[in-house]
Amino acid sequence: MRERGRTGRLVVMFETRHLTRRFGELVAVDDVSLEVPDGATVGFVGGNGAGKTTTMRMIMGLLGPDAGEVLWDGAPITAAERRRIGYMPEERGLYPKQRVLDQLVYLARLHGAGAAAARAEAVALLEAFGLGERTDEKLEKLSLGNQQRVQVTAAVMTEPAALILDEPFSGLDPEAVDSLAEVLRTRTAAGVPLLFSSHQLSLVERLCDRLVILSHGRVVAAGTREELEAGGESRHRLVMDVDTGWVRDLPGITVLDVAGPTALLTLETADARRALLTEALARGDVRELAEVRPTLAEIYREVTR
Ligand SMILES: Nc1ncnc2c1ncn2[C@@H]1O[C@H](COP(=O)(O)OP(=O)(O)OP(=O)(O)O)[C@@H](O)[C@H]1O
Repeated sequence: MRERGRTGRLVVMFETRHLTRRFGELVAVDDVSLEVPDGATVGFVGGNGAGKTTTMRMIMGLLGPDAGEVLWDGAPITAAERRRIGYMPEERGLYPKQRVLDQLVYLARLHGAGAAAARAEAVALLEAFGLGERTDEKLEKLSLGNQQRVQVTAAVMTEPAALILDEPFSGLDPEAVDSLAEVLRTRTAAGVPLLFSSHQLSLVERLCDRLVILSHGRVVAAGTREELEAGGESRHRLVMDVDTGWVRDLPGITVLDVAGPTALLTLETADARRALLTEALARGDVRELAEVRPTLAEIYREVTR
């Protein structure tokens, strides 16, 4: 393990290599290799049933792989290392009948925290999540979104060495999303690697340094946003003062969409760009001809189709 970061804490990286898991005939996770570097925020995305939860369960050792392995700082992960991971499972799993603060303190103490420190940390986090007034209520009395805030609090407490969160943002209102994003940022800034799954692509785009896109159990794209964009098609938008339907007749161009004066297209060669511009200038006023960044949703659709 390496020593890094201003806090001087030990920080590590985890990864999966060729993880595979079958359920009967179904290959739920198929040769998945992914890396979560120190301090990185990695978004794990994919449609329903793509295999995200199954992969996370294997990382946590709750499910055995049929093949492949989980490494922690380059060596097979141990049970002790897994215990240092802050994990938020899909099935959640706090006690509905126990009071919010009591159970957070109880869980923190299982992780070796002292009672007073655990209480102070839990109170501070609950306040950050807007639950400062609800600490003595039973969990089941809280709305689902507020229960979710407590679940997240449990995962991020007691200085986890890494965070693996299964859809931590689902069901949170925008304010809670911002509070959670801020808490997670403080953890990753201290070097803690974070892997979280989400269906909210705009959120993933906002928070993540890197992405892993899963489809039918396989990694179909992975890397930084820039790397994913580089692997995709370059798009251009043309905006004129006249109808742009004529772009369909130009060679070297694939038209993705035409809506009156606006056309979205891909240019196959540099010549095509010149030809497009010449033709456009001959036909009217060119208000814009610019390369456009694909949204994460577009990249996602492209690699999972
Ligand atoms: N214990 C199990 N027994 C049988 N099949 C399972 C089991 N757990 C998961 N599966 C199947 O494995 C596939 C992957 O499921 P998984 O829950 O990992 O996907 P996911 O990407 O987390 O989906 P979602 O976004 O819907 O939560 C699905 O087809 C699911 O039905």
